[in-house]
Amino acid sequence: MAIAKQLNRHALGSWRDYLELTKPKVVALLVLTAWVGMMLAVPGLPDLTVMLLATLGIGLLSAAAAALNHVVDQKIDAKMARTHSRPVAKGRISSSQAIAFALLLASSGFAMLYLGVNALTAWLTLLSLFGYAVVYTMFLKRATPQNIVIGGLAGAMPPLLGWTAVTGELHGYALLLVMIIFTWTPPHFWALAIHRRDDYAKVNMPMLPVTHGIAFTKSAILLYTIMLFIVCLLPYVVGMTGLIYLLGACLLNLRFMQHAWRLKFADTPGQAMAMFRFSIVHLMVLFLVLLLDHYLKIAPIYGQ
Ligand code: HEM
Ligand SMILES: CC(C)=CCC/C(C)=C/CC/C(C)=C/COP(=O)(O)OP(=O)(O)O
Repeated sequence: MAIAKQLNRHALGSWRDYLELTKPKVVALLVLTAWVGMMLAVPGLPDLTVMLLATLGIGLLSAAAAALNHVVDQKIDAKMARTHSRPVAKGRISSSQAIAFALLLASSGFAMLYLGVNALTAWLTLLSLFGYAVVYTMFLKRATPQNIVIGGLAGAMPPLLGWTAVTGELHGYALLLVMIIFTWTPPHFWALAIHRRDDYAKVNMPMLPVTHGIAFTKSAILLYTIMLFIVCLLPYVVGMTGLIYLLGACLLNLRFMQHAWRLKFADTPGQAMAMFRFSIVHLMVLFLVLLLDHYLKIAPIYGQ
């Protein structure tokens, strides 16, 4: 019995490896941004069944996209220090097992969205999967240092997906939330890419610090944090959010810009990774503040 279990584990890989394939922490943050999209779309609480199915559907399709990324990137993952022990790169899960797993997640996620939420959300979420797993991972990532800028659109989609799940239609407010994540992605990723520059150079990935150097990347990061600050003001300017959001967004973005400033003008060995770690806190807290603002809304000072 014990031997059979052991063999089975070897043949199929362990549940931990399958969990790792789904990039669970990234998916958790993606789902949080989708929830905020759902809750901001209507004044009270959205229908709980729709919320549950949309959360599962968006989460499952994102997880499937992440698993496909592991398959496509297995050769470069095996060579980079940060990723060399990933399940497919190490051979603990075969490509066909990972693809079968991704197809299972994707088809069940799509079915939940299509049958239980609405067709618009189902197709847009599938398009995001395609954008990340195919357009970004297979082509853009290997083609241009603008890879993550363009590819970032797929990861920025969840608030819009949440919004359409609840309302069945697109809305300018949801696009503002997409713009926030879209502008946040370059400083998020390039801070890490500065730290991992040599890894990316080794596998010939044209990431910005490899193609344009570290000094140029630091300037780009600083400019993006300034743009992000401006984009984060838009929800307040158009009357979508109130003063709680304005205050939270200003504090978070000032801190993010301080990280970028330090990275550019007063760099220390741990600064790039400190900025990368803060980027995750920044986005998570920003979206929680959007929620708080929505439910305790203090009207914009100039009224609506
Ligand atoms: C094209 C867009 C993006 C790129 C290239 C990118 C890149 C990365 C990379 C390379 C890591 C791995 C860091 C490591 O292994 O130490 C990472 C971590 C992370 N990313 Fe992104 N990211 C993108 C978009 C996003 C989006 C849209 C979100 C969420 C809304 C997100 C959330 C996270 C989180 C939570 C982590 C930490 C994961 C962990 O600690 O295991 N990322 N990102
Ligand atoms: C359906 C939907 C919303 C899809 C979006 C899916 C998704 C997982 C987006 C996050 C983007 C991300 C983690 C990029 C890193 O890829 P990388 O290959 O540059 O990083 P790696 O080297 O760590 O794999």
